[in-house]
Order: sequence, then structure tokens, then C-alpha cells
Amino acid sequence: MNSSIDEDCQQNAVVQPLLTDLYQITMAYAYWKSGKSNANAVFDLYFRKNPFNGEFTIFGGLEECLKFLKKFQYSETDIEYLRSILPVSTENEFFEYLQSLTANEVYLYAVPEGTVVFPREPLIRVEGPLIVVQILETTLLNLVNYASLMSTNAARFRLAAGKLKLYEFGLRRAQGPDGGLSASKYSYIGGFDGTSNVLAGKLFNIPVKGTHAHSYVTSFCSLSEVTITELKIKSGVEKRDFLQQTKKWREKLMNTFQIPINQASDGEFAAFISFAIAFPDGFMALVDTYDVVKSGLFNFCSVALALLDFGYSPIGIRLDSGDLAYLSNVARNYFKRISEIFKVPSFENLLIMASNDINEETILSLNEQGHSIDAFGIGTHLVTCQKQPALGGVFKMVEIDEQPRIKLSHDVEKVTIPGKKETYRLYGGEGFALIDILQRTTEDSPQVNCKVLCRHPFQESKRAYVTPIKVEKLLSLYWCNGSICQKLPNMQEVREKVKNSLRILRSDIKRSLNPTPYKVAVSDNLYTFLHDLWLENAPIGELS
Ligand SMILES: Nc1ncnc2c1ncn2[C@@H]1O[C@H](COP(=O)(O)OP(=O)(O)OP(=O)(O)O)[C@@H](O)[C@H]1O
Ligand SMILES: O=P(O)(O)OC[C@H]1O[C@H](OP(=O)(O)OP(=O)(O)O)[C@H](O)[C@@H]1O
Ligand SMILES: O=C(O)c1cccnc1
Ligand SMILES: [Mg+2]
Repeated sequence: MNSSIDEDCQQNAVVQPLLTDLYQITMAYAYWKSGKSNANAVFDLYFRKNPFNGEFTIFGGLEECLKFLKKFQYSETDIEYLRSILPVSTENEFFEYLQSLTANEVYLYAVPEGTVVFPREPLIRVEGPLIVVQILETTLLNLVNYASLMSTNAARFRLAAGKLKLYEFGLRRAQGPDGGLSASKYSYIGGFDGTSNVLAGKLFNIPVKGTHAHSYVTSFCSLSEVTITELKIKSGVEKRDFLQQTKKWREKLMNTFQIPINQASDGEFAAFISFAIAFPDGFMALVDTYDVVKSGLFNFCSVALALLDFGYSPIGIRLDSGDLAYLSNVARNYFKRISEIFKVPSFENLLIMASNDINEETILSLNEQGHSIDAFGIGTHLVTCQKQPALGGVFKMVEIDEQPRIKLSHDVEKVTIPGKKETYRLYGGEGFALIDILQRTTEDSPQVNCKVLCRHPFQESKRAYVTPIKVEKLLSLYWCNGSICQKLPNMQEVREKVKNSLRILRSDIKRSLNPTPYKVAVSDNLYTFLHDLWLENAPIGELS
């Protein structure tokens, strides 16, 4: 996979100009034939509805879009292939023209990656020769839609989990290899603490984490399979009989808690001992293979106490089935009692990780019930975004050769907001964002402490004055003259951006159940401009 990462701009090699829909190429030919190639076009990339029944979205994928612009050029074999699929009547000069195309004359404005964004506002505005800007549509949408959806999903899990640790375990269930890599990357950006995906760890420098599977436990049947029985004392060189020590503890625990020994699995015990000998400093055990209470916890504690005797600090357990709230509380109580009875204070705080088909609602419900979980391992629901598998981002023309363009629809939500626009975020007291306002680029920006009339783009009666205490311009230039023209944040910085950006939203906008919508308005000037153009373009029907 590493070999498929383009060395020059560190982008997955599958991201290339032919990663597009055929209609971009056929339109390109028709534009070229009709002499429109170099018309100056402006397109907005935006979405119409927040995902996951929520009222916010995190913008992701910008860096990948910029890297794509950097390497945007058809190769000889690309052109050869296009020749083979376009009609034989396609003129040769067109292919020569295509081969000469680059993104050098394109300007790309965008909201910073990791920013919280809302429906209808441009996340990206692309300006340049019509043919090139049009051709970028599919690839840019592909790069932004899943990245933003995934970052948003991860951020929602983060909001639900509060300060608890979150690990992404989804590679096995992800939408193919590239979906898996993107999922790991954007879940980290959205607030996860690490991933089980080793390649993502290598490529993106994300902390990698993991425990072990049930198969590891079921591969052992009896204590005779513990082939190495000795372990070095952590602070010295001397090796001692670790197996014996674990057996001693098992006996002690059995007597103390009056547990019938025949119910605890020897195979599981053997598996835990062997894992602890292999990783004495990272002992984490999956305790639900047979029975959490009668076997798993009991075997884990016997091994963990022996590790403490040898000077090591065991990490904790993972629960992967059953009632996770109940079992985590049972485990914590067990740890506490052992900590008190045997005077091992650190035992009380052993880590309890939970996994198994966890989604945002499960975490919220567990919080309500009360639990003792410290960390979640989350796969399927996170990486497949099961609750909503796609963000409906679109790329629409808003201006050509300085003439505004509007796309009409019976569905008002689908009517485009014409013309080249800026977005401003207006803040009120307490540092919260109040409203985002779209304006024509020809208008002056809203001013701090000056009243701004904010209008609903489609409902005439909905309007309000806002006097901002801070005004933030959201779009800035990222690509011009063929190169990235501002310093891009690293992944850590984008992750911070997500955190800080969510802080400016009131909690009722972020809550999971029936959140309050955040307002996106248009200026009075843009309102009039939009509706005049709408009327101009909507034919008057005749009733008969
Ligand atoms: N206390 C809880 N409150 C709400 N949901 C929970 C709670 N505990 C577990 N869950 C969820 O309930 C579901 C249980 O699924 P299921 O019944 O298929 O698994 P299981 O029988 O526990 O495990 P397995 O089939 O792997 O043995 C999972 O999605 C899990 O995340
Ligand atoms: O449940 P997810 O959120 O997708 O998280 C990842 C799951 O992957 C592993 O299960 P495994 O592949 O062993 O399958 P199983 O738990 O369904 O049996 C692990 O034990 C988790 O349960
Ligand atoms: O490390 C783990 O515990 C893990 C990794 C992937 C999937 N499920 C669990
Ligand atoms: Mg599972």
C-alpha cells in the first residue's frame, strides 16, 4: 500500500485525474467544441443537510483536494485510454488540449479543514477556466464527502464519550482498503485517541493500539501449553517462576471470593499467562470468551496480581459482549475489593475497555445507566457511518464570465444561491457563534458592533438583526498560480481545530436528540439578488 502513495505529494495514488465520472470528460469535449473552455467559472462545494440527524458538520478533506490539484495532469496512458472510450469522431486536438491541462489557472478558496460548517455555505469555492473547474467536480466531492462525514461521525462519538478514550477498530468492516485508511485518519482528526490500523499509524503518525482476539484465548486448552513459565523481575535481571505466582494468586482469590475453580477456564488462564509473559508491560486481556464473572475476571486478576509482584503494571481488560454497563461495574467492584483486601491501590484503576457494535446511542445510553468503562473500541458503526452512509455534498456553478447562475428546483432546498460569495461567522456574547451569513463578494464585510440584517435565504418573513462582537471570514485562498499558497496545518493541528471549533457552538446545537438548528443567513443584498434572478429565470406558467 505504501508504494501506492505518491511520493511527491504523499497522496494515495488512486487519487488521479481519471478518478472521475465519464460525464466530466464528455462535457469537457462539448465545452471545448463550443469554445467555452476558458470561460471563467465559479463553483461552490457545499452540502444541503447535516448528517446523522445532527445540526453540525466538520469539514474534512481539504488537504487531499489541494494535493490533487498539485498533481492534476493527464498522463499519456490516461489520454490513450480516453481515446479508446470516446467516439472516434472526437478530434485529435482535444486530446492534445487535455494533455496540456493543469490546475495552474485555478483559484481555490476554502474554510479551514476541521472547522464546524453548516448547510448551504460554500466549504470550497473554485474559480478558473470552466473546463478545468468542471472536471474537478467528482474528485473534489469524493475527497470531501467521506472525509467530512467521517470527521463528523468521530466528533459526535467524542461528544458522547466526553473524556473517555476512543479507539477506532474498524478496518475489518470498512468500505475497502482506502475507506479503511480514510476512516482511521478522519476518526483521529474528529477526536479519537488511536486506531488499530497499523498502516494508518505508519502513514499518518496516529497512535496505534490494540488488545487481542478471542481466537488467541481459544487457541489454549490447558496450563501445559504455557511453555515459557519464567519472567524477569522488572527492576532486575533475575528470572522467577511466573506461572507458579499466578497459580498462587488464583488459589488465594478462589478462597477469598469463594469461587468454584472448576468454572474458570484453564485454557483462558494459560492464554493470559502467556500473553503477560510476552507483554509484561502491556497486559490487557479480553475477558468474555467463556464467562466474564466466573472465569475471565478471575483469571485476569490472578495474572495481573502476579505481574504486580514482578514489578510490572497490568493495563486492564476488554469486554466484548453482554451488558457492558453491568459487566463494567462488576469488574470495577471486583478490582476495588482486590485493591482493598490485598493492599494494591493501582488495581482499582485498571482500565476497562468495551467493544461490540457500539454506536453513539449506545454510549449515551451507557452514560445514563452508569458504567465503569474507561475506553471504547469502535468499528462498524464508526467507519461505515452506519447511521448515514454519505454526506450529500454537491458542486454547483454559481457564476460564469461574471454572470450569476442559478439552478432552480421544485424543492426549494435545492435552489442554488447564485454569484461569488463570502461567508462570515458572527459571534455573540460568551464567545458562541450566533449565525453564519453569506454575502456577495462585492459587499463590505460585516463590522463588529454594527447591526447586520440577516435573512433566511428562502423565507421572506424570517429575518433578524445581529450585532456581532466578533466577525470571522470563513473562506480564504488556498490555491493560486499552481501552488498551495498558505501553510497547511498538520493532522494534530486539524484535530485541535475540530475541538476548538466545536467549542464555539452552543450545547443545544450539538446535542444528540432534537438539536437546535444553527442559522445560515444571507445578506439583504444577496437575498434580493437571489430572488430577482430566480424570478428572471422562472418561466411564468399559463393555466388553461
Ligand atoms: N448496557 C447496555 N446498554 C445499551 N446497550 C448495550 C449495553 N450493553 C451492551 N449493549 C449493546 O447491545 C448489543 C448487544 O448485542 P448482541 O446481543 O448481539 O451481543 P452479545 O450477545 O452481547 O454478544 P455476542 O453475540 O458477541 O456474544 C451491542 O450492540 C452492545 O453494544
Ligand atoms: O463491533 P465493532 O464496533 O465492529 O468493533 C470491532 C469488533 O471487531 C471485533 O470483533 P470480531 O471481528 O471478532 O467479530 P464479532 O465480535 O462480531 O464476533 C472486536 O471484538 C469488536 O467486537
Ligand atoms: O485490538 C483490538 O482489541 C481489536 C482490533 C480490531 C478489532 N477488534 C478489536
Ligand atoms: Mg464483536
